[in-house]
Amino acid sequence: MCAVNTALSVMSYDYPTEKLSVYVSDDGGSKLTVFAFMEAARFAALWLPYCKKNKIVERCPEAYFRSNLSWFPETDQIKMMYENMRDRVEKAVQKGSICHDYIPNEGEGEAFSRWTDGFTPQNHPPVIQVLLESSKDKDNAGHTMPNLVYISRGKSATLPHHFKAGALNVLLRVSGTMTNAPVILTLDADMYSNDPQTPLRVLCYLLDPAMDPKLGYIQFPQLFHGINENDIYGGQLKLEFQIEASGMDGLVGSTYTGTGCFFRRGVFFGGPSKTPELNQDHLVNKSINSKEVLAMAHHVADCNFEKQTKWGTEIGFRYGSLVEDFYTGYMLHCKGWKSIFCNPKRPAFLGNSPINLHSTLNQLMRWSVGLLEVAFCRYSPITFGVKSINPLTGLCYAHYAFWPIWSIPITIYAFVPQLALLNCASIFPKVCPSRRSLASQL
Ligand SMILES: O=c1ccn([C@@H]2O[C@H](COP(=O)(O)OP(=O)(O)O[C@H]3O[C@H](CO)[C@@H](O)[C@H](O)[C@H]3O)[C@@H](O)[C@H]2O)c(=O)[nH]1
Ligand SMILES: [Mn+2]
Repeated sequence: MCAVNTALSVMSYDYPTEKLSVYVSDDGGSKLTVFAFMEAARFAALWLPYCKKNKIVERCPEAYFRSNLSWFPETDQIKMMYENMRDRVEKAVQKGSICHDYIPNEGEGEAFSRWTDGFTPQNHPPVIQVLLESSKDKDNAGHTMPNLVYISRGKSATLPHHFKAGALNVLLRVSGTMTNAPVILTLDADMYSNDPQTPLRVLCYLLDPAMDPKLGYIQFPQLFHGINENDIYGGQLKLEFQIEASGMDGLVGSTYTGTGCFFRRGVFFGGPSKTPELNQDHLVNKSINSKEVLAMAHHVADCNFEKQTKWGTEIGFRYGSLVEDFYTGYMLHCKGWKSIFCNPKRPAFLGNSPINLHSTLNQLMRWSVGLLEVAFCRYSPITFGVKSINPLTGLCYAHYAFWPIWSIPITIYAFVPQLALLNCASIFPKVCPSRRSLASQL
């Protein structure tokens, strides 16, 4: 349901819906996810006009119904519809299968036939399902709906999938064949839009003629909800996501932090693309549900597509680090692109952060390995970055990349005092009497 809320919150952006397309990537390759998004597509027909008519700012349904919501004549009905949808999805997840009564038409039922017997999350052909098509589907008030497309990229147990970077590159290619919009937002499934005006804010930067044409992306801070007010455990990661990002903004711009970031599509195509359909300027004028477009989309989402191409090295999101966001932003800066850190008063996005020790340790471990992969690769910020971007930004990137090394002095510092105490040893040099009197005088 978290991903459904993410999608609904951006589908209801204050932006012409015929120009808006939401692509959902499901690396788990589950029919339950398709089912959840079919339900979301139906609910969107009610939710979008409700939000727009009543000028609702909180457009993530879960957050809206949880808050002290403003009441309108149709609120109770919408709330009931939302809860019914949530129950159906949660029941299906609990049971692990979808009840036939929940599938209203044959077309939808047919989508599930792609899950054949040999289909596993690690080994399956690509599945792309258009759930809403802007040129055909209308909401309950008769307005156009945005496109909503489900994608589960092809996977093979014998080929590397490159984790999230691999998934993002498939999204980049499939959206290229279907709609090819010049601006792309990447948003994690555990975050949602908290401000429907965000795309307009971004366009102010991108369309400003006075702006540097090298502006490649606009990063919003990662802010989390559900953290106690004073954040006594530092769960907001304020230093990394807000303070340091503002500092780097004074140089060539903030790092890319994986979510809540709007890119110009062009930044991912540093070199000429091999497939003409993926050329960033190509205009798609066929229906996204047409045979040709779907065939091309399936082709570019196949696990064999990237063989012998520059995907992940020179084009698209970069492979080679578990922190693909940090590495991709860094390589874009090395190529000469600039970025902007935009931190509006009302948070543009809100997300979940790990709330127990196990998931925190898991995340820190993943980040540490990923950062060290960048620190010691051939494009290390300390050697390559300081030359390619500028010395100061290179050092900023080095500060992040070598950050896991802090674990060594911190571990020593955590144990030495106790060991010293147990062994009656002093960890500080003895102060001789003359110096002590000097110290006391000082
Ligand atoms: O093989 C994978 C692994 C992850 N994801 C997606 O990646 C997103 C982020 O994963 P999450 O588990 O939320 O990781 P976090 O540690 O919270 O993510 C932070 O760190 C990641 C690595 O640096 C960044 O990509 C994220 O944007 C950033 O929020 C999720 O939406 C996942 O669905 C994939 O699609 N495929
Ligand atoms: Mn996350």
